[in-house]
Amino acid sequence: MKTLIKNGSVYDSKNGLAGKYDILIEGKKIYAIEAEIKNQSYQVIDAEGKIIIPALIDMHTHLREPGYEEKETVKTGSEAAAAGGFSAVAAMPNTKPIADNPAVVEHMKHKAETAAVRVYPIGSITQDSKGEVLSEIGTLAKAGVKALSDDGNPVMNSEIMRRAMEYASAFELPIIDHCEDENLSQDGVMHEGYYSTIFGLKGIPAAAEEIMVARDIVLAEMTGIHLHIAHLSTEGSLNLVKEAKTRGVNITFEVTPHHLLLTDKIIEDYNPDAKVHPPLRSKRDKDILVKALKDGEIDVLATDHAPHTFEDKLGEFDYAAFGISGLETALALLYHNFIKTEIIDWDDLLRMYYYKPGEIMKIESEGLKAGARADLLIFDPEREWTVDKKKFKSKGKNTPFAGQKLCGKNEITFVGGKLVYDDRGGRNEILY
Ligand SMILES: NC(=O)N[C@@H](CC(=O)O)C(=O)O
Ligand SMILES: [Zn+2]
Ligand SMILES: [Zn+2]
Repeated sequence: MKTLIKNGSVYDSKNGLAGKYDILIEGKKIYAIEAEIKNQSYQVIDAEGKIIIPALIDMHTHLREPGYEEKETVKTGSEAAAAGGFSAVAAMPNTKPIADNPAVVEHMKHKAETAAVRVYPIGSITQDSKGEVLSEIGTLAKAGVKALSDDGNPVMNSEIMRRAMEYASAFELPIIDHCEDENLSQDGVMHEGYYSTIFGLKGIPAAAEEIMVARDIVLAEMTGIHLHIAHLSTEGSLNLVKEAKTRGVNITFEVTPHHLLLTDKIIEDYNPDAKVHPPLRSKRDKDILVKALKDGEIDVLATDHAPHTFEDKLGEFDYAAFGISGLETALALLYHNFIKTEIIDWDDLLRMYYYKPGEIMKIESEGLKAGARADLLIFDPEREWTVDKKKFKSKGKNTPFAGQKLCGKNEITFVGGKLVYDDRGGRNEILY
């Protein structure tokens, strides 16, 4: 069956698209994109007034399966991704057991076969992500991991990180680095600064992140690997990465929507849903990240979707789990705050949230063109809605954006030619 999407405003400058086009989908692929395609009894979707772009790729999600199915599963996480406008996500290895061996990776790949979006596994750098003994990186590479990371835990031992980089480079895998010096972060629960003092909470200094960014830049330079910094959150980290780039170090970094939008002040009501690693930083850090966004300096946007149960987040701020459930708010937050306000445009978004993640993980990301896989989203820029965690497909309802009024929402997601998410008229349906 062929589906014809008519009259949408299509953005994908890499494929020379900016303006009104009709898109014809046949099977898994885009069959044609033309100024006008006549309807020959195709199934028609009217996209008048809507935006059409390639569906996004989130290279930092936690799907929790196996082991923490009460927080999320590949099914629920992939449905959340489809609802959020993603066609693919990369799953971090901090499951139980940790994805430090091919069996766990194969399990993930098996689950992914029936998921709403494509799921790419990331293998752990060290066994059990303990930072002590390297995982069998060769066998993980063979099993098909797209990157290596001990995300959630830092690799504290520099010698181990050096060897990991050497192995990773032999298999051409990037290392995604959760930068945190545990001796500095200790049992901190929020950013260390004015507000941690006022609120009486233990702080995590910016230096805990920056020291590890600096160390791993040095090691990346020494080993020549591709280093990707996860959830970069401070001015100092940004400066270190920018300086390393000028020296030709093979380094990229990602920033999350929450670090671009929220600051440590929000902790004033002790909402555990705002507790996250790295912590929400100072206004200065946030403003500098937004400036980097505007100046085109950010390589990648990623959610760090970290779903937790209500119970994990219950109780005192000190004891709540770290993490924010982000897949279902990311695109709308970025549109509402940065595209609508003309800080970035749709092509900037695609660079950071589609092309670059595709390039880093070496996965299909051809964009919108005849013959390419039909992965696209239809976005309603006028639609006003309120973030309602009860409507999340994710099991993780832990969002600090609950109740926020936003303008603009993903309405339809196609993955491999299949309409997997349909929110026309607010139906919020997963179909696959
Ligand atoms: N970001 C978080 O606060 N939590 C992540 C781990 C991580 O990304 O470091 C998690 O797995 O819950
Ligand atoms: Zn992390
Ligand atoms: Zn993470």
